[in-house]
Amino acid sequence: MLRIAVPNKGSLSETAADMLVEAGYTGRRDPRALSAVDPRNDVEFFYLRPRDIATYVGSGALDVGITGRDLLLDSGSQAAEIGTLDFGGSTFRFAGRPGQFAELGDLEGVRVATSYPGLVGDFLARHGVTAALVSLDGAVESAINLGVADAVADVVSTGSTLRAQGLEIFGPVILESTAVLISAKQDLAGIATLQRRLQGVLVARQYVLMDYDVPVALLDSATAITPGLESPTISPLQDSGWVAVRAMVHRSDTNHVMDSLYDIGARAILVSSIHAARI
Ligand SMILES: Nc1ncnc2c1ncn2[C@@H]1O[C@H](COP(=O)(O)OP(=O)(O)OP(=O)(O)O)[C@@H](O)[C@H]1O
Ligand SMILES: O=P(O)(O)OC[C@H]1O[C@H](OP(=O)(O)OP(=O)(O)O)[C@H](O)[C@@H]1O
Ligand SMILES: [Mg+2]
Repeated sequence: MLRIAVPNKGSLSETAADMLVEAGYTGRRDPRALSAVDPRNDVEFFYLRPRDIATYVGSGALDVGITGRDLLLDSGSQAAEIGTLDFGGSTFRFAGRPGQFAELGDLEGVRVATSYPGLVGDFLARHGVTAALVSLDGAVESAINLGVADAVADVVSTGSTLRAQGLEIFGPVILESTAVLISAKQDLAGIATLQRRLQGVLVARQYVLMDYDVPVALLDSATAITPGLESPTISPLQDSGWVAVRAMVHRSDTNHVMDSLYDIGARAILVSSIHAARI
């Protein structure tokens, strides 16, 4: 039975649980349960703090897990990233009082507050900067105004928390993070199935199916607009001067693609959602 670690709280938990349900797994019924068995899929889920998931998976106690790339790197765990999941995106940055810091080197000898001391310590060491890390559990942006640090290093999403504290980003991007699938085991049968299923959920979320009719003479121009993932499906119509085309299109491009197809002479352009996919 594949043992899967899932975030039980925080920014990643809801989307991770939704994706697993979309991928055909039965989640926990009791929202406070710490684990749940899904016998039909031969998996057991363990609901853990996202910060701890890398530790459990890295030790081999659990086979695979969903967590943030920043949390994985911060933990120093042996687990490796085996896929990205296209949610929980964030950027990890330094910030300070406006005008006080311009570049990374300005952090030499100052106090830097963070709740990711492993990640930030490695980054500073790699760049030859020695700073005094102040390790906090959260609400790191308060550390400067409360006088326990000179700069902070934290997750930035919209930037509104930093702005509210009157702080400004400076220096290089420490990390671009996203939710990832992690494991320390290779070739475990169930992992490939889980990966394919999650990949299918991502495809179903990211793509739509587009169907349209086009005169045969315009087929090449039309398929250049909708090349599909591998190649579009072309079907004959009763009127031999026309064909029907079906192709997958990136959801965010839907209306532009429909406009372009209509402009070159395609008609009866229909768009449908993909319920599930195995690519
Ligand atoms: N706006 C955000 N705030 C915090 N974390 C975010 C945000 N957007 C994405 N993330 C990602 O979520 C993960 C952090 O999740 P985690 O549950 O540890 O913290 P949290 O969302 O801050 O929850 P809490 O503060 O309640 O513990 C990281 O991988 C981080 O990059
Ligand atoms: O750029 P923003 O959109 O403002 O988001 C980033 C903020 O959100 C997170 O805090 P969270 O609410 O999780 O509190 P925490 O600091 O206690 O973890 C993160 O630690 C930043 O403080
Ligand atoms: Mg937080």
